Amino acid sequence: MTGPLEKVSTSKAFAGELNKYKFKSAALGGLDAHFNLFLPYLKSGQKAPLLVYLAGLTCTEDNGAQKGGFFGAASAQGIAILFPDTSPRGAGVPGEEDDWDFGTGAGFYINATKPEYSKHYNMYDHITVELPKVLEAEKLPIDLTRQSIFGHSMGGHGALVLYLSSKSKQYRSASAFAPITNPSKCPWGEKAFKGYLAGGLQEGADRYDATELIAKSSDPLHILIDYGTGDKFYQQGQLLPENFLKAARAAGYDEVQIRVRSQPEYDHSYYFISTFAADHVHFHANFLKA
Ligand SMILES: N[C@@H](CCC(=O)N[C@@H](CSC=O)C(=O)NCC(=O)O)C(=O)O
Repeated sequence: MTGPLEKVSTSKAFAGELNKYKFKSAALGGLDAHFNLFLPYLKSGQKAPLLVYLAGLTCTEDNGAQKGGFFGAASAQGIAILFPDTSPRGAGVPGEEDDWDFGTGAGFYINATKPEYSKHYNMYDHITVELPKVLEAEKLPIDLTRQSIFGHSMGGHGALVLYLSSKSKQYRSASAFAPITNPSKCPWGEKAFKGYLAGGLQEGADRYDATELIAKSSDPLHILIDYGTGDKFYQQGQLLPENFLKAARAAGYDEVQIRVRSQPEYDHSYYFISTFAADHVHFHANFLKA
């Protein structure tokens, strides 16, 4: 059972505050889960729409909050931002601490189906089901009927996949910085899908690959992607944005519904993310405040 929420810290930022919380997570097999929540100051009785930020490999709930540069635009727009962690912590699965791109810090936003991982590695349910319930139970001034999602790298993959696969159309829009867009065709994704999923690469391609999902989609969509041409992981073939764009155009999506921008010389870092941070918050504001 999900445990009570405990506030760990609070810091004023722009016209709002960033609160860090922890609780015992049922989705993550009873382990402690941490998250950060940025809440803009609101008028009495007002509720903020929610933008969920998913971070990349090796990150925690702190990377995006500390280095993303999202709070100025979010407070001006009256948007709350939720920063979950990137994996369970302390599951005790042999080998989970051995690699930086698998196990701890690399949950890939999927529900694991291999027996050794399936008790704890359920980041998909943690983000889409458990965290909204926790926010609702706490009676925070957030309007959960208005949610959008964005992320970076592994978190960009998570944002696209959660947006495209969520049955209840939970999110109004998705955006991503340097996302892994075709994980069943790149080394990071292949390692994750083979490692976490009983059905291996095929299960990953069917359920958690944005390029495969967009190819089958006919719903109206609102997606923005930025990647840098100086990004070493793009150059190494980990991100494959061209595959996603090709599949999107073949499925009939135009530039207005799905925009993929190649940004000259930017790398994979938070310097790149913070450069386009306000752009992404404003993109989501169009749908969250509609
Ligand atoms: N340790 C790795 C580099 C890890 C890295 O660059 N992680 C990125 C996300 S990569 C895709 O998901 C990141 O966000 N790092 C945290 C940060 O604050 O920059 C290596 O040795 O190359």
